[in-house]
Amino acid sequence: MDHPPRATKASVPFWTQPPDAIFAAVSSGAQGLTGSEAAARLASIGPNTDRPVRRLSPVIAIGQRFLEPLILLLLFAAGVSAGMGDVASACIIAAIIIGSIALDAIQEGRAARAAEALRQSVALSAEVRRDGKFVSIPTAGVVPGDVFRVRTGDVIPADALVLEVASFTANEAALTGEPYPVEKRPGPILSRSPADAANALFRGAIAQTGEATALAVATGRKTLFGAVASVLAEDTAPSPFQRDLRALGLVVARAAGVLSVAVLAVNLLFGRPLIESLMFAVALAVGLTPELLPMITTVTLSRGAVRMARRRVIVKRLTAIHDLGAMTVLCTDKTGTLTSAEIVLAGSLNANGEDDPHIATLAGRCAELAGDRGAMDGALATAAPRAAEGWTAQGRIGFNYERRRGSVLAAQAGACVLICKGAPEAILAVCDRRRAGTDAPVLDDAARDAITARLNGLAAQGLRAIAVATKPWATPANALAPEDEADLIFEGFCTFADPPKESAAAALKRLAAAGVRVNVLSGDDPLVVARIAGLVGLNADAVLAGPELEMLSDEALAARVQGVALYGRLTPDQKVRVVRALQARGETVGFLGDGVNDAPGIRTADVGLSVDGATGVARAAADMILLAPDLNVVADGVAEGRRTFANILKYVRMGSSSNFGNMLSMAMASLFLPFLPLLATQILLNNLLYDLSEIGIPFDTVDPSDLGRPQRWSMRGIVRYAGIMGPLSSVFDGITFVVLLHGFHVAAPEFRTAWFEESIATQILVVFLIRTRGLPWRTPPDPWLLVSALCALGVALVLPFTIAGRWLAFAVPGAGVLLAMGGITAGYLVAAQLVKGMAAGKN
Ligand SMILES: Nc1ncnc2c1ncn2[C@@H]1O[C@H](COP(=O)(O)OP(=O)(O)OP(=O)(O)O)[C@@H](O)[C@H]1O
Ligand SMILES: [Mg+2]
Repeated sequence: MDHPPRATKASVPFWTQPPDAIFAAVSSGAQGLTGSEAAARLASIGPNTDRPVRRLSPVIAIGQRFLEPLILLLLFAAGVSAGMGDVASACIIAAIIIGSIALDAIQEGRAARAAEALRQSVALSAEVRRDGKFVSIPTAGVVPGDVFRVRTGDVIPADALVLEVASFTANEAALTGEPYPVEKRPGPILSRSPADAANALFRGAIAQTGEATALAVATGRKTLFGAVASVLAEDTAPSPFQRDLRALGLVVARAAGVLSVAVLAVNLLFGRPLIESLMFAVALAVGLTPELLPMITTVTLSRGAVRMARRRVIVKRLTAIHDLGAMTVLCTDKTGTLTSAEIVLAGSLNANGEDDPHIATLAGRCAELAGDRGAMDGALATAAPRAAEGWTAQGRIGFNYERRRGSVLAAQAGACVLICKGAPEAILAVCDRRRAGTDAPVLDDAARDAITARLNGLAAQGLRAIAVATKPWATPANALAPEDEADLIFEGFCTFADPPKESAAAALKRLAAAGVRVNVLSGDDPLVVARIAGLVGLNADAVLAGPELEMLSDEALAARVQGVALYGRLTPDQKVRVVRALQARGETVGFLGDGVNDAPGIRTADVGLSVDGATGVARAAADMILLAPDLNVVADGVAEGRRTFANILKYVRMGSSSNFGNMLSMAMASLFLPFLPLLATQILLNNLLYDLSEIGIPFDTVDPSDLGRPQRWSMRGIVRYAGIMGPLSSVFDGITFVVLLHGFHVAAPEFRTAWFEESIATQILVVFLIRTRGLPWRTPPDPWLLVSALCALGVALVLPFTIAGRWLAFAVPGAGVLLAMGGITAGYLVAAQLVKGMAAGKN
């Protein structure tokens, strides 16, 4: 039977065991699993994820809602009504409960499913051998016993035993703390320390160079390091925006609770009937709590995600939509965004600067034997396809972005040579001679200066360069160490053309117009960066280079970043420092990149962006994936993000001001009215209709001015808004009370009906003012919003005149009363229009 892993006993690390024992333990072989075996294992062991995925059945999801405190309170109220013989009230309360829950469930469920499907579409994938063939599957589907293959830039999907390698190194820095890429190869290991486990791969590490095939031994939470520190760790910390919304919800809910209790006390003090007062207090608590707010934001964000997908932006973390809209600085990598990334070899120059194809051959041999798979390596492989024929690698030091160079010990027919390639200054730093035919004279200062001058000339033309150096290797194959990269012979350069994309300049203009500054954070030569940036219209006056940046303290850097838009020769860590410095200046920072060297920056930024074809690490770190590597897509995404956020803001503004206003009004009413201002059922109905009226908001259009600059969440802004708009609505409620009681001398049922109408009309109609900064008719609302708002209003207005109205204890108000209510509503709307600008502030 198929009951595999628990591959190893915890006390015996798998890498110390013989391969056969491991194959037996995971009941698999070098051929991997069949599709059906894998499916069975997946079902019994669970997905290769860190948290068990809980997919609630709709029944349970709805069931859970019934357990929310407010709903429980309402159910209790319905029970009390029924017990008292007031069957009508009980039925109405029940209907309202069911209505609200259904509305919630349907909206939330559909939107969340759509957003989740999109997220899945960009999930990390792994190449596993199933039924004898390598296929690409979502990483979550990898099971113990699978044989998988990883290449440069991939995230390792499971703890695994190495079966085969081609120049493979892995970056385990986040897991073991080992800063250099570690070489992996099959073979026995005795040490129990994972840091020495050269025959094992660990989930969450990064494939740095080459290619490896390995047998998955443990997946998901059974892995050694889990995802804690690795790129797989999901960012579950709430964004400031979510945190504030939750805090806001809590504050309002508490205030509503306190108010309800106070109102109950007052009512009882005034000798009003107990049950009715109790029900009123409960309904008040329900009505005043912005219980829909969390749901609404998720729904709006999910809808936003769906719309962004149409613009080729796939959202992995929903709240990043807000962060994208709030972004003030976009940091981007150069290659692939500003340039096309279709890099071709432009020249092959020897140490004297003469054309010499041998340099490209050396570089190509080094790339091939080292397992480098970068864009420039691809160009070398195309230009010198047979460079490594007949050569084998006796040792290697994997390329990494801190050192910017990598080496192989290349052997042919017993003779050995060390070949080192990398960024020119990184290579020149370890050269002391230069190639001149068969000689290797000393690399003196004059020669260095000449080489540097040549290099600068190439860079000024926008040509990227890598340098190649060699060293004869006499002692056969003792292990190669970083110290061996010394006393090298400088061989020459390979240059690459990587011209800017045609669309880049226009896209940069769009971003600038939208209030987003673009900074280029590159590992490339500052001169190349300046040249490309100049071509696409960025300010190319100043480039801050990595070595100079290294000298600056965090504070000094924070002062510098304001005036600099271009960075060259940055290491991955320095990219992170620049992001942090910008954040310290109060900027909301986006980071767009595709390489292993961009992943830390992507992770640190407020909104991390990557592209579809990027390395696994970069994609894993990103909050959003662009389906096309184009800054225009970013600009589209920014607009969509701002629109989504503006619509959420409409809800929050509507909700917070109307709830706050209603609280004041209810407090006032309880103190000064001789009867309950509304019956419990009427409050609940009011609440339900109001919620219904807002259904169209996620679809709504947005003021151009809201799209034209970064939109950032501000809790203070919300409090200010509620603090002005809330009391304003209470003033008009107060006028309503006075007019009804002292002008028309109405009785309780008619009073309640009239106030119900006034209250719902003001609450619903004000959305048409809140949704825009200027005059409401200047930017017409989306038809959906118009329909949802007017339908809800229509129902509310007609209800008292129907049979249902009698059930709800409404009375038909007189024409004079109706006219007065209409007048008060109109007055309120005019007043709201006049003060809304002040309430919104600059924000
Ligand atoms: N495969 C490689 N072989 C040799 N040198 C390399 C290789 N990849 C990168 N380098 C060197 O390291 C430097 C930094 O790498 P790279 O330019 O890819 O960084 P980056 O920040 O991604 O740059 P970009 O902004 O152009 O994408 C390069 O300019 C080059 O000199
Ligand atoms: Mg890059």
